Amino acid sequence: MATHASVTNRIGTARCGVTRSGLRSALRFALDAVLPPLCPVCGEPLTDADALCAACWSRLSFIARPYCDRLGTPFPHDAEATRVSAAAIAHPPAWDRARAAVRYDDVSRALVHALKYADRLELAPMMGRWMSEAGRDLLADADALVPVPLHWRRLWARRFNQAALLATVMADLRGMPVLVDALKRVRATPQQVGMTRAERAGNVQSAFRLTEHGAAAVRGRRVVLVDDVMTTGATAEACARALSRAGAARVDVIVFACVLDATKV
Ligand SMILES: O=C(O)c1cc(=O)[nH]c(=O)n1[C@@H]1O[C@H](COP(=O)(O)O)[C@@H](O)[C@H]1O
Repeated sequence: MATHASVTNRIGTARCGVTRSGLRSALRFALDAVLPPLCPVCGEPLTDADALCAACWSRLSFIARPYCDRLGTPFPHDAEATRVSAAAIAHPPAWDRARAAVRYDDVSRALVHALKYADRLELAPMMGRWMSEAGRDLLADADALVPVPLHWRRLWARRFNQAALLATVMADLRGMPVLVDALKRVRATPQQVGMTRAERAGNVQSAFRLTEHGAAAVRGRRVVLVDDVMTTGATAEACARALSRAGAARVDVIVFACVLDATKV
């Protein structure tokens, strides 16, 4: 099993393409001694090696059984015997099973935004570990992980793909391959924030394609699609369709956070 340090080093390598993680770790150590890292949610100084303070951790809403096997959305307590929700039966998703570590709320939103907009890459091992736990049954019988890709222009601006970082953490923990370049975002879709459900679906329609080597790598294999957030499911739906068309034997989905009232999106 990979240590926290080795996972962090791999993230540094994945992000920069060259191994500068040793120097970065030394600088980070020196900087932490002078300026202790802050909790990404409340902004209070962190007193130990954790990436999140205990108070904010306790406010996270982890998703636990019983939940819909297809959508990963929790059931009310009295629905223990039901396996698939009415929503999944009415509108079956293009994927087989989905799991989310936490409910998307103020706390998880702060984590997601700190990771992808504020370069808090040290959050990825913690978030990826929770995803790996949430998706334990999916990962147990999967062959490879496939991150949702960014368009090359956004990747160039951000310098890393948060979904690829999270997939790399899970892959290290489970000893599985990550097919980083299997899927390609062929249209530069605007950010989804503020869009309605229909707009989101239109926004990502035909936006994803398998690369040539990606298509060969997923054919006949059971893959797990990885993303940071699922809101309406439009992105996961478009990616799952592309993967299935390319011949993937099964497509499951693991996200860090799931919006549970997407009717309001
Ligand atoms: O980058 C985005 O488009 C984005 C911005 C944002 O504020 N929140 C957000 O969830 N997203 C992305 O939108 C996708 C989830 O939205 P749905 O496609 O509606 O499920 C994921 O790929 C997110 O990374």
